[in-house]
Amino acid sequence: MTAEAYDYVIVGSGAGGGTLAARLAESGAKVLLLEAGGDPCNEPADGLPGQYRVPAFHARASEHPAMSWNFKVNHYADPAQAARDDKWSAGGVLYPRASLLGGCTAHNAMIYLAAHDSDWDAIATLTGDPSWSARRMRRWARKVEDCRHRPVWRWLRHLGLAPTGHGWNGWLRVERFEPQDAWRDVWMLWQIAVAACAALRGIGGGILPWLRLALGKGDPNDVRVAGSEGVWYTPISTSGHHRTGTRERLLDVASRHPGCLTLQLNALVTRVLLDEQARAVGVEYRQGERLYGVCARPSGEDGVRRQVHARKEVILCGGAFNSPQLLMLSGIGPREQLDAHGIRCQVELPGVGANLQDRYEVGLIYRMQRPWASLAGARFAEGDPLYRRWQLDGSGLYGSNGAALAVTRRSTVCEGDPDLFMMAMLVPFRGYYPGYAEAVYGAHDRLTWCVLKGHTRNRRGRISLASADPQEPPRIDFNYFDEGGEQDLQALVDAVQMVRDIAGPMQDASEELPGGGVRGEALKQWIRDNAWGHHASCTCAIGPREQGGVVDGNFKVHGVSGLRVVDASVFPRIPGFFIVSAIYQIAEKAADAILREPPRGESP
Ligand SMILES: Cc1cc2nc3c(=O)[nH]c(=O)nc-3n(C[C@H](O)[C@H](O)[C@H](O)COP(=O)(O)OP(=O)(O)OC[C@H]3O[C@@H](n4cnc5c(N)ncnc54)[C@H](O)[C@@H]3O)c2cc1C
Repeated sequence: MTAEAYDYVIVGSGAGGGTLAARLAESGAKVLLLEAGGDPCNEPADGLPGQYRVPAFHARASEHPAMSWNFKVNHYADPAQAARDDKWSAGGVLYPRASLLGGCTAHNAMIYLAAHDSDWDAIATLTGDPSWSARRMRRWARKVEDCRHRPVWRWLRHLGLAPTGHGWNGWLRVERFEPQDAWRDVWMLWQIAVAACAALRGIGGGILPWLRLALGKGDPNDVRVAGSEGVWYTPISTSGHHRTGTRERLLDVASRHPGCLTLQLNALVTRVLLDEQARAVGVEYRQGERLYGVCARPSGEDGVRRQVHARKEVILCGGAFNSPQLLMLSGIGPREQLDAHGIRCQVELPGVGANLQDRYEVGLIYRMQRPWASLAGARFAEGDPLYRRWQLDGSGLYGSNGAALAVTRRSTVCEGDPDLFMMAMLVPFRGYYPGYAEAVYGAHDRLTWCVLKGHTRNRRGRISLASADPQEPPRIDFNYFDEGGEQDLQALVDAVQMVRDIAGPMQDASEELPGGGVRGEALKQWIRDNAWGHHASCTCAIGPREQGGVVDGNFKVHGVSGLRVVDASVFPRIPGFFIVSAIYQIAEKAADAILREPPRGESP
């Protein structure tokens, strides 16, 4: 065990861990952040730093070998059904994750969309803790957000006018892309306007959707209109149209509070150290580059074994696949699984790894009658004309993540908030498979309507140990459509029809995927065969232990003291349409809960 002592040892620097570590260190605590990946983003090699910084290059970022953990996952238990997906190959379907300073915030598509109020209120009901209510959770959202896409309201706040609910002084800049160049592509703007009008007409309700659009100006996070059916732009976390996330936050705090925040990179944590009273006293880790088996370029080495002590707490923020794996490797989890791998069960907690959830996504791809003029010359690489434009002041299409328009709707089986998110992108995209970024950037005459099914009903997914070797990934089974499958399939069928209604009036947009003739049962089968997700969550869920919960409403792992989980895995149900803003929010809440904790030995 190293002689150095830290108050908190945090594992993982992504949306959860980065946010939490920065806030604790800013408050004067001594924090050690252990991150399995490095910080390759500023090294000018292999397309970096461009692939990291330029918003439009995010697909390349997600395949960059210096950043990628390429998990293979099972969508279905039935191998025949699994193999019907042409994204499937031996071992499963690619599920990209990032392993570097910043975690998945370093390669994601940066979309910053608030969760639904009902997501928070449900946790308040589950825990009986009103601090989880949507109204009270807004405080944490405001600590995160520095909203730059509502300039008028940004200014009016100085006069005490703040009806939009945005945060203006947080650490994460949120912008919308500046479409100056897009005005040159009148045809594209016309297509988008036609689609927006068709979408608004499809919502029904007469002029109501138009009024909401006028009031909220298309901002999906404006609390006056958020959570309704409508047509939106997609706010993204960029600073001056450069990607920003927990990496920037951590580097900033580490430079301002060098004695408080220590960033230990290339450190793969292998287990939590528990004493005989089931108290977390530290962690064991292996120091070395690319030690984990799903690294794009694994080193094949074992690394140097080290231990570090935590004076107060250990907090796991490894994400929905790795936090449950780490708990199980530490002897906390379902007894039969631990026994099967020869791991001594220290705390029996059957919920660890269960309840894995995700969205279902499908992509409808249209071939346009001509290439998008605004993409002329785009190679999606440093040095091309659009890159030079972006370099000047961040403007032009490279300042965007490619999303031109978003629509939210309720399906016919919706039980509350809108459950469908449909996003038009100026590139072809049909999910993740090795080399998918080349396909995304290779065609300039496609439009994809990417559909995300929110509030999916399936909780039958599971993470389980494949091996007791901490350098090997766990087994990941989503068991798509096993629970509530018919309803979720119907919702996706509704979404496909809605997209067809929206795209119908567009000029010469011909449906390439799935193809206009695919309807009824064939369409359902196509959805089964093609659906994917990328918001894995809920594998260490908040909730009572006897109901499968792993952590309590203060993120404390049941049955262990000094140990919390703060990342995508703690949600009991997958929130909203996009998850990262909700993770930032819970991490701010967790920091508050941790700092309020009375010193050891004192009762609250
Ligand atoms: C391609 C892609 C695009 C996405 N786009 C969006 C989007 O636009 N909007 C949105 O809301 N969401 C998006 N997401 C999802 C979102 O980014 C993630 O859900 C979110 O970042 C998860 O946060 P987290 O804190 O749970 O984990 P992560 O951000 O994954 O961070 C976990 C970190 O922990 C580290 N780690 C794991 N295990 C260990 C260990 N044993 N030892 C040390 N370190 C460890 C990892 O290296 C990683 O850095 C996207 C995801 C992908 C894959």
